[in-house]
Order: sequence, then C-alpha cells, then structure tokens
Amino acid sequence: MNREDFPLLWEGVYLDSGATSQKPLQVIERIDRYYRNENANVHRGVYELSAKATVLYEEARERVARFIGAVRDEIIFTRGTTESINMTAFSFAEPLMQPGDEILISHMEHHANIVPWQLLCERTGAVLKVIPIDRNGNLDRPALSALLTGRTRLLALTHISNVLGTVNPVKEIIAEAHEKGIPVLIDGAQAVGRTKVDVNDLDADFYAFSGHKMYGPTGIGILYGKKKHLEKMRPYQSGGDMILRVTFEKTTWNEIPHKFEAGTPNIAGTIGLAEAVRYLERIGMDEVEAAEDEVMSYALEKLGRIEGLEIIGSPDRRSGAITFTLGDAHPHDIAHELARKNIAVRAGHHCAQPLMNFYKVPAATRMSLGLYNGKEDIDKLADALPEIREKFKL
Ligand SMILES: Cc1ncc(COP(=O)(O)O)c(CN[C@@H]2CONC2=O)c1O
Repeated sequence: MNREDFPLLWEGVYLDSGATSQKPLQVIERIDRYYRNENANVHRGVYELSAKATVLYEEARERVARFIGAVRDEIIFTRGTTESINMTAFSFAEPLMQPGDEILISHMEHHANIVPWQLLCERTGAVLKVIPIDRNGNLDRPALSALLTGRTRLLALTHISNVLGTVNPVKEIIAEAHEKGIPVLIDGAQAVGRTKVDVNDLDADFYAFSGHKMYGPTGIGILYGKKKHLEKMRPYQSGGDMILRVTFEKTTWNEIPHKFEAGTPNIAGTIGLAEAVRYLERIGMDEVEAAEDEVMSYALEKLGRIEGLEIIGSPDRRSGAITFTLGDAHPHDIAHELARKNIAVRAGHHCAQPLMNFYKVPAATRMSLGLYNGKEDIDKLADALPEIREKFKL
C-alpha cells in the first residue's frame, strides 16, 4: 500500500518497521517546509514567526490527541516510548511506592517496560512481579488475576509484543485491574501505527508510544495520561517553560501539559508527527490494519512451510512481527545474507532478553511489517531463506 510515497523503499525490501517505520514524502517535506519557512522557538516569542510556530506545535498536540481519542491537555510530548515510561515511573509511580508494594509487568515486555520499573523498585523497596506467558506467547490470565493484589500499585503491559506480535486484550485487562483500584500503563509502541487506539475506550491511565514507529520522525514520543493523574504528578525534568514563577526561594509549576515539557521541545519532530497522523487518517486505521493482517497471514503461511524454520510463539492474535529461527543458521548470519540481497530484517534479542530466555533462544531473526509491505516482499524473503539454511548447515 502507498509504497510510492516512501522514497527509501524504491530500492529493496524493508521488513524492520518494528524497529522504526519508513517515512512518507509528506512527512519529510513537511519537516523541510517547517525549517525553511516557519522555524522559531515556541511559547514566548513576541513576533509573528514564533506565534505561528507555537500555533503549529499546539495544533500538533490537538491532532495527536484526537487521533487516540484524548484531549490536548492529556498529551505530553517526550522523546519516545522509553522516556514516556520513565516519566510515568518517576512522576506518577515513585511517590506512591512503599517498601513491599508491587509493580506488575509481563514476561513479554520490551526492556523499556522492564528496566525503569526495576530501578524504581531498587529505589523504593518495592517488588517487581511478572505475569507468566504460555508457550504460544499468550498471557497466563489466571496468573494475571492472582497477581493483581492489594499491594499492586501499577500494572505496566505491552499492547503488542515486538517479538511475538501478541496482541494483548488490554481493554478487558484494564477493566479487571480497575475493579481492584489498580492503575494501568500500556506500552503502545507497536500498536499505534498498526491499529486504531482509543485511550478513552480502553480506559488506560497511561499510554506510551513513539512517533518513529508510526511513520513520523525519530525523537518525538507521546505519554497520554488521564488528567486526574497528570494534575497531581510531580514534574519529570525541570527548567524553562515548565514553570509559572521562579524565585530563589520557590518555583511554581506551569499547568499541564507544559509542566512536563521542560526546555525547547522537538518542534520540527512534533510537526512531522502531526503530518504522519494526517497521513494515517487519510488512509484510515481500519484499512491499515486490514492490509497488514492480510500480509501477515500470507507470511505465516509462507514462512511456516520452510523446512527448518521455527516461528517463535503462535499467539491467539498476532500483529506486526514474526520472529523465527532457521536450522543451525545464526540470526546474524541470516540477517547478513538477507542484507546482501537488499532485504532488511532484525537479528538479536530485540530488547526482550527475558522473553528470549523463556524460549531458550538467545537470539532470533525478526521480520516486521509496515503499511507499505506487500506479499511480494514476503515472497522475496521466503525464497531467500532455504538457500541460507543450506549454506549454514552444521
Ligand atoms: C514494545 C516496545 N516498547 C518500547 C520500545 C522503545 O521505543 P523507543 O525506542 O521509541 O523509545 C520499543 C522499540 N522497539 C524496538 C526498537 O528496535 N526494534 C524494536 O523492536 C518496543 O518495540
């Protein structure tokens, strides 16, 4: 779909959108236009250019908010999913924690949704608890229910696994956690560019995602947070813009969302992100999801027929990624051989070492889809793999 919009795809096969998506010309040109004609610092300049840049920046916030069913004050711009989760850990969770309290995550999390919680527990004496998964890569739901205890201060869970492609039923899990008064952060890094996300419908307390995984630029991410939380939370970073009044005796904070956006923001990145949202809205997320699901089904069937290829996990619902091993070939050799054929995939632990350990594979090869991938890309990948298997037969 829309491959002609993506300059970098005119050569070769790109199957690593789970790491970062490619950017349509519309996003590239919008950022170019900003720097050529509209660049100025925001929020305080008393001249037309700065006023216009401020309007563009805040209109971007409005557009992102609408895209995920939120209102503008609930949208905090960060550097990406990683910073959004760290911000939630520091500004929301840490002040709540008493020794012995619990943070609950799952076995399929990305390191960005493991390590910030580990460090939080080290700082506060809280305990990290982990929801187990089954061999198919589905959450163990009875175990999840049992792990939602009176000591659980937050559940942090991925919407879609970047390794397994598992789509977690986050709406019903959030409802179950809320019945016990437990707030929930969803790591939406692999979801927002693939499926329609409505944070209000989900009733998530926090939802974190990255612009670069949804056809926007790098360096811009989003933390959605319910106003009732954001208004009470302490700032994450401090300095200019996030203040109302500074004296050497005391400083008062700006209102949300500005309280969480210290210093000069990534103005161009935010405007580029808004253009990526426009791009996705013009196609429609239902169409994006349906097209990707069709290619995913084709890929599962085609790769599943290759001798010696083992797909890791077979979740009830999968989106975005297929991670696999291929006979005796090391994933790095597989990715290197594919790269020589101008096919880009990812090899390694995918920032999910606990998950890879669960499957007893220290490293694996992952193909992940973008809206521009078609069945012909899968054919090229599938045609190349048997030769690689034979080449690295021990
Ligand atoms: C599920 C998930 N959570 C958090 C992150 C961190 O996002 P940022 O890097 O934008 O902060 C990623 C990145 N995905 C990795 C990056 O490369 N390949 C991947 O699968 C991810 O897939």
